[in-house]
Amino acid sequence: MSAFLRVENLTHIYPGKIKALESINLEIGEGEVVAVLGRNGSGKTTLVKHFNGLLKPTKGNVWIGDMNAKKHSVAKLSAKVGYVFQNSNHQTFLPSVEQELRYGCENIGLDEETIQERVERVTELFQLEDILETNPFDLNSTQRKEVGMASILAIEPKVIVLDEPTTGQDHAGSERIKEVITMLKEQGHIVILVTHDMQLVGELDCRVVVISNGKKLADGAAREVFKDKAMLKEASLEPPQVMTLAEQLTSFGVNDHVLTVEEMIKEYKRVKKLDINKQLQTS
Ligand SMILES: Nc1ncnc2c1ncn2[C@@H]1O[C@H](COP(=O)(O)OP(=O)(O)OP(=O)(O)O)[C@@H](O)[C@H]1O
Repeated sequence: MSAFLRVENLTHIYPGKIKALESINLEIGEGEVVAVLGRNGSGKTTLVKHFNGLLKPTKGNVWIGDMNAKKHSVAKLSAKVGYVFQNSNHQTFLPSVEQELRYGCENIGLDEETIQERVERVTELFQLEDILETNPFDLNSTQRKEVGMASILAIEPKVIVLDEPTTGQDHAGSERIKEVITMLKEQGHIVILVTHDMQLVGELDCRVVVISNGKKLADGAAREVFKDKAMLKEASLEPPQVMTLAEQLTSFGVNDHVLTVEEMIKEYKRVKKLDINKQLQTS
């Protein structure tokens, strides 16, 4: 069976002959979390905007299930692909949180009972009970981002694109976003992140796609891709700091297959134990 999201030879040229993407091929299956990485202006946003039809290919095709994104409107595609903008102000425009949460569901023509069920579910998920009557513009940036995300999740799209989800989030907000991404993965959704947050990518331990000058430079598990120093340099990317730390400590017996702080602590304890055992044997 072919992957749910397929990008075939995608090229995008903006007016003024700006070639933002060149011959990109990509297949993403159900339950995959994929981080799209690259320096500013590399083409990440241009790529993901093709997934819900915000941009149409200059050449090539994007398939969402059996729908060719070129041939369908954003309204039609939004039932399958939800796009959570980096700046929540671009997404929230109604006078109350509850109206925001209902909006997408109403747009795709769901009946009242289903709308209420879904609004309740996302309200609980993001703990929005106390702010349902509040105007989104009176919320802090963490809450506003969560409302933006909740309103998209209420539509229950198969694919969810998160543009810089942790930017402007406090610690609790970032943790909740990570939990929600993990939950969505378990439910079989496809989550696509555009991000510069390498710690998040490390903690999600996900697949990464690296874009540089509109071309796909790498595609694979974060743990493997982040070891390719020449590629990272070409893309102007740095791996998660903890990975660099582990690499610097390999001469002390630390395994450089570390991606998160938790893994680093485990590795430290393992090396320390080995060291103590060695001391005991020689004493
Ligand atoms: N509407 C537009 N018209 C013309 N050129 C554009 C337009 N949008 C983006 N570009 C150009 O296309 C290229 C890719 O831009 P894009 O926004 O996709 O990059 P990005 O990797 O998402 O960058 P960032 O990390 O800064 O968001 C850049 O050269 C950019 O200047």
